[in-house]
Amino acid sequence: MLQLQHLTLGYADREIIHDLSVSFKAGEKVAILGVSGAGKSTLLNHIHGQLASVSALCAQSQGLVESLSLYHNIYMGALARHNALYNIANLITPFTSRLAEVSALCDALELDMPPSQLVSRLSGGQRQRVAIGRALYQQKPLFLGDEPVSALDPAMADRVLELIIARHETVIMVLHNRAQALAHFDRILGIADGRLTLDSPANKLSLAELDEFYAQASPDQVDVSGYVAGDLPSNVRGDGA
Ligand SMILES: Nc1ncnc2c1ncn2[C@@H]1O[C@H](COP(=O)(O)OP(=O)(O)OP(=O)(O)O)[C@@H](O)[C@H]1O
Repeated sequence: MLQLQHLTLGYADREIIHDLSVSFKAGEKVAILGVSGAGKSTLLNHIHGQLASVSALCAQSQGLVESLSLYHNIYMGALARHNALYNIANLITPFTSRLAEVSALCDALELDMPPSQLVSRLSGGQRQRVAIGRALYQQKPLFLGDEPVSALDPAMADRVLELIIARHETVIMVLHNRAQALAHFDRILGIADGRLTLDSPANKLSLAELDEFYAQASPDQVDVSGYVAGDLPSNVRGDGA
């Protein structure tokens, strides 16, 4: 599907991704892990640029329109499937069939409010699900996600990840939660300082090995993602212990 050879990416005169080679096959479910600033989003955006016509990108920035409803924000995923006149008419008065499709998507994403609700009134986790809904509504074979479930509680994040994976042939997703990566994905890539330092089937990795990957990538940082509460080191438990 995509082969990247000796890829170098950066901004202005600063190189972020260094001589990175990796390939992706159709059908894979790939999680990309790495400490903050490692270059994951830079790589994901490049992949989107290469595969724009077949992919739906759910970016960290979301790009939702605050003054529009949940319905209209999700419908934007389908703008390219219809002509301008149709889209304008639907903006003014939603078509029943499109409203039914978006409502079903909202149900699947556990967005239990009317589709007419303004996005400006939604919580962080609700906004993330609207952004995911817009990407799902594009109905593309490849889902590219940049921490799309980071604001959801763990159980809901698991259900939403299952939904995303069930509706796409291929998924490439940046995540910080190692447990979610192991549970839902079949291949895990690790990026450290702009280099690919881990590329393994998920079933060959343990949570402890992923913790070690994070520790090596940034020995000075303590990242709690992937730990269960009782496992947290005392210095990050936040209970004064
Ligand atoms: N538009 C930009 N212009 C200049 N530098 C940028 C830009 N976007 C990102 N960077 C820099 O590139 C580096 C990698 O950023 P990137 O967003 O790819 O990291 P990341 O691994 O996705 O981080 P995080 O987990 O925090 O989202 C960072 O040092 C960041 O400051």
